[in-house]
Amino acid sequence: MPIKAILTDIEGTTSAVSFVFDVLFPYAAKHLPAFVRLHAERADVAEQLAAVRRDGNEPNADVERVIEILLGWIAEDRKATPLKALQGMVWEQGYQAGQLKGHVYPDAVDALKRWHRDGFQLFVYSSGSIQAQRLIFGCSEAGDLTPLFSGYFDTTSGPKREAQSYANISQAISIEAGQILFLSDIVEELDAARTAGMATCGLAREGGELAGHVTVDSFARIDPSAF
Ligand SMILES: CSCCC(=O)C(=O)COP(=O)(O)O
Ligand SMILES: [Mg+2]
Repeated sequence: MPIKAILTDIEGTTSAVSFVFDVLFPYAAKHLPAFVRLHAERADVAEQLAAVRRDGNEPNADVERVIEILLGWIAEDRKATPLKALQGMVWEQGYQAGQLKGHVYPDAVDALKRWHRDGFQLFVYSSGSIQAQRLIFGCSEAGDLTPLFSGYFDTTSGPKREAQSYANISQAISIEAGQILFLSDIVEELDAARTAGMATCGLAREGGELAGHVTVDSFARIDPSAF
């Protein structure tokens, strides 16, 4: 079945792990406490704080305790949906203030532009919230890349290591799984996408192999029509 769409991960795939770990996560850890204290009553923030209390099994946690839980989750890189939603809100302030610029590898920028020109539909699937995805591509060092993408998916479609999440995405975009090429640096994500019927390509930016999957070190080496 010919590939019609490309679904890509962000961290370690289009963008450097170091940008997420050394820039984005520390920015969130620094600014999240003040953001939460200031906006705790705002409906979209209050909804996420309630979800933290629920997921953290601390229904009576006050705002300071919720902040402590969130900082712990950042430190352990927990892919918790309410944390990701709040990080997106905090990063928005950083991008708007010009303190953050999204990192996207130049080879990824070139390939995404070429594939878009060639008629492939491009989608993102990341543990980062959809807001955070739009920001990293919209305020990237290479300019606004959002016109290249037809849609964004986050953990509200399901965890990235579960096959059902990829089936959900295939259904949402009305493209058969076999016509979607999924790109990621994490073998468990590639395995899950394959179980759902997608074609897969691993990204190992430092070299090496993602067991059982075609693996490349750059988007320049990916030819979607070869899958
Ligand atoms: C959307 S940029 C922030 C990335 C992030 O928070 C994250 O957890 C990365 O997850 P990914 O699924 O892109 O590896
Ligand atoms: Mg990744």
